[in-house]
Amino acid sequence: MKALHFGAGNIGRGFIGKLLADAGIELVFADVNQVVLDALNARHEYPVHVVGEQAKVEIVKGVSAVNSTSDDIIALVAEVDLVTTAVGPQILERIAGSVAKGLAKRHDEGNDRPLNIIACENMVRGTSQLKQHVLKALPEQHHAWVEQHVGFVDSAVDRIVPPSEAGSNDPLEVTVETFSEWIVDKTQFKGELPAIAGMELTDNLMAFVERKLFTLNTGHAITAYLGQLAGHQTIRDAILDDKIRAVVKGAMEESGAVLIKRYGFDAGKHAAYIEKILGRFENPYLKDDVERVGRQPLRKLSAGDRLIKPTLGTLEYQLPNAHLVQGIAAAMHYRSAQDPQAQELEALINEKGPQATLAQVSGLDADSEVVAAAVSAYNAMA
Ligand SMILES: NC(=O)C1=CN([C@@H]2O[C@H](COP(=O)(O)OP(=O)(O)OC[C@H]3O[C@@H](n4cnc5c(N)ncnc54)[C@H](O)[C@@H]3O)[C@@H](O)[C@H]2O)C=CC1
Ligand SMILES: O=P(O)(O)OC[C@H]1O[C@](O)(CO)[C@@H](O)[C@@H]1O
Repeated sequence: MKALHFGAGNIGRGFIGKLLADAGIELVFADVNQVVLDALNARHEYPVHVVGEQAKVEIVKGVSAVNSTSDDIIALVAEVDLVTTAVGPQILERIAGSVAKGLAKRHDEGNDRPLNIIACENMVRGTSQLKQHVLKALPEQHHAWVEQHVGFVDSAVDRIVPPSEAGSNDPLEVTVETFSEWIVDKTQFKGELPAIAGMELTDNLMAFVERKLFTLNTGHAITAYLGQLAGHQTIRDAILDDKIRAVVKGAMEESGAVLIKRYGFDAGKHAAYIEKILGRFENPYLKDDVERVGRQPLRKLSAGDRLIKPTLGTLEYQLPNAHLVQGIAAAMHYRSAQDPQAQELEALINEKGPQATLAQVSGLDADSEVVAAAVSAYNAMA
């Protein structure tokens, strides 16, 4: 089996690429970072530091790399059995053009072997969104063939992989937590279901996607935003701050109440899931900056993402949301010199004020109670 993985970054090298290579799959990374590409092609292996009580270094072997903007991609998409991505939601549209060209070539060459494509991003049904971008770029005459031979498989991906410590000179080295979970929608595959250790198949993906995104990511983002406001540099320092922990836990519980209503999760098991996540945020072996976890606040404040979507759920089921609202307010205070979205958010607030900005970014009604509550929390935090 051969796979092409877009994005040789933290989750690409530290989780999905590692898991594929460990399963004996011939793996080619596609990226735009020339330093990483050159190092992968010079060494064909890299170290993954798995940190926890029993730390170990595992070497991922037999990998190579191509530039994602080169025509190599087209030939690879025409040839491989699996395409995966971990590039960030905003990049999916950019890679869709060459994926479409590769699919057209595959069709033209008569390669009817099933191909499955799995986006591993923090998004609800990210692969389905990638599919729309690909179909838009693909000439009509290939659409029916693609529907028949190409599986666009949605997934949920969970492993905390911050950038490696600044002390390391190795551009390939990556540090990961022990925990990992990759869940894919088995109803969307073409051909035989793959048996890859570490890839779990489900026919109930939405429950897993929302459980992960609206618990771990909701809590993580609020830890980051409140952490930055309180002057903490890392997620660990922030979550060890009792005041922040109470809001984060409260927000995960509020979001959890929505998930329990919607998906019928067992309340006791969900409470244990939240406790386990709080422990993962505290991980003493990972240095995870609040600035990484808070990155791209406009995306994180959008209607379908980790802050607003659970809040909309509380409104739907008439459940409490005071802690989620605190999280939304803290997100509006997020600042980062490295992050264009943080600057755009700040400029919007300066120009239009917090009420109109929140309504615009989140899609919430500017005159709603929830926006009023968030604005009042925002002003109190200032
Ligand atoms: N790091 C983590 O702990 C987790 C991240 N995720 C998700 O995984 C995705 C990737 O996140 P990270 O690995 O943290 O980011 P990252 O920034 O470390 O990696 C992204 C990689 O994509 C590459 N890239 C950018 N444009 C590209 C293009 N046009 N073609 C190919 N590669 C391109 C970048 O050079 C970089 O190597 C995001 O959607 C994130 O939300 C999900 C779960 C965990
Ligand atoms: O990768 P994003 O969507 O910017 O968000 C950062 C989040 O993703 C993760 O890196 C992995 O789920 C978390 O550590 C964090 O909640």
